[in-house]
Amino acid sequence: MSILIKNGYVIYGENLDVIRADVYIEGNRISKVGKNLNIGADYVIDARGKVISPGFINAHTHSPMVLLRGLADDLPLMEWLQSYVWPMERKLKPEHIYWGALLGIIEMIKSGTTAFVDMYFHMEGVAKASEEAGIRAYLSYGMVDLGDEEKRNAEIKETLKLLEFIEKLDSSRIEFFFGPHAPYTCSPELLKWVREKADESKKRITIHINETKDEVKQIKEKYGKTPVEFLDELGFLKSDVTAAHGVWLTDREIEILAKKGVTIVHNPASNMKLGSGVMPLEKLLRAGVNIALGTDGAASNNNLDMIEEMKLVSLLHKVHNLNPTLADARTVFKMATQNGAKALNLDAGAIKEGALADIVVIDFNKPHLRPITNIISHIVYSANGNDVETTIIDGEIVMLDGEVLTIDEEKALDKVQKIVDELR
Ligand SMILES: CSC[C@H]1O[C@@H](n2cnc3c(O)ncnc32)[C@H](O)[C@@H]1O
Ligand SMILES: [Zn+2]
Repeated sequence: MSILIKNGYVIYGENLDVIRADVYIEGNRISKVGKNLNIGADYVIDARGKVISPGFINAHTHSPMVLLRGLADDLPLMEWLQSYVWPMERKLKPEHIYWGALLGIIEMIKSGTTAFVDMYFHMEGVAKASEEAGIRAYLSYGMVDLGDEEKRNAEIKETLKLLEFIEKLDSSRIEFFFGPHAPYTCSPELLKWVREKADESKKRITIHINETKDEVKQIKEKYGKTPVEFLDELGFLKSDVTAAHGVWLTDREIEILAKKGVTIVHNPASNMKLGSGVMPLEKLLRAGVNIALGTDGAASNNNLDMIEEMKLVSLLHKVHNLNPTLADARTVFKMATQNGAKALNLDAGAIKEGALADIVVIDFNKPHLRPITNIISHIVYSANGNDVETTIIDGEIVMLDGEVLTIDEEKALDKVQKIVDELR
């Protein structure tokens, strides 16, 4: 299959140069970017007045949590999890997870996300939904043992089951991640097991760290050190670790994260909504830590729109530091694209010849996106996910002119409504 996208404003390369050009895709890769490409293609997209952008990478979410959207708002993390989220999650069956993930994936595709990192349970359903929808997915089973050996063995079994399932699926778009939930829910034994298995299998790891003040206090009381020091002393931290949140970090912890090449995923909406705090973004960037961007789950955000997330990062750090020069549009655009790709070791996140064709077309023929002047600024500060018109993943058109081609969207909406009506 070949696709020619014509006459667009292309956000080109890692430097985000905006050029008027065509983009030619052959198979699953970008083959040529240039003016007036005179090449025959199976499919031609007219991008006049539109922007051809790298797809967004949601580096931390829990896609089936769309089922819990609106379940409990205006609460701090622990009360939200313990009193509302976990009791509801105990009721979720594999079929619920499949439909929830499908709805979450439709939402992501429609708002320009081409790859996501997920942590949840009954993940076989998330893999199936991702495969059907055509999105790129990095899937982990969220392990929680709370120091209990029997529970630990059960969690290990579930993780290995998912690993085997994904290996057998043998999809070019779906990969396995290890997913220990957090240092406050996982024992040192479990974290050490994850590190050993990750080294052995060459698979990557995702985890929550330093999200709230309380959790940091809990780890300090239990182990006599901060969470990052604790993980480091276990030998857990390496460049294959993608850690969500990183809100409450000491200077020493930032130094360790930078030295070990850990990626931190910033989730500003979730951190603001749960009142968790403000991540020290400037310090992390200055230390050279790779910062990607995520939405977290739809129950703490409450959507999966990466374009909205970019605006939130920028505004949050400007107001928190009383400094409008911080978290500028180009920096946050890179967080949502190329930094995410770096965390996944994925040859995407920028439009250039040879890269994977994970591309979105954003329609600028709209009042709130005119005049066309500073395109990156418009995407970050003026646009939202609804402005994404076409989504191409791995060289396949999964959404065209706002319509998802791979999934029956209406059926997914109805099915999720029925499930949630029954569960609640
Ligand atoms: C065990 S599967 C993943 C687990 O994580 C929970 N979760 C959702 N959002 C957050 C968050 O911000 N911090 C910590 N844990 C979170 C989710 O509900 C699942 O139980
Ligand atoms: Zn999370």
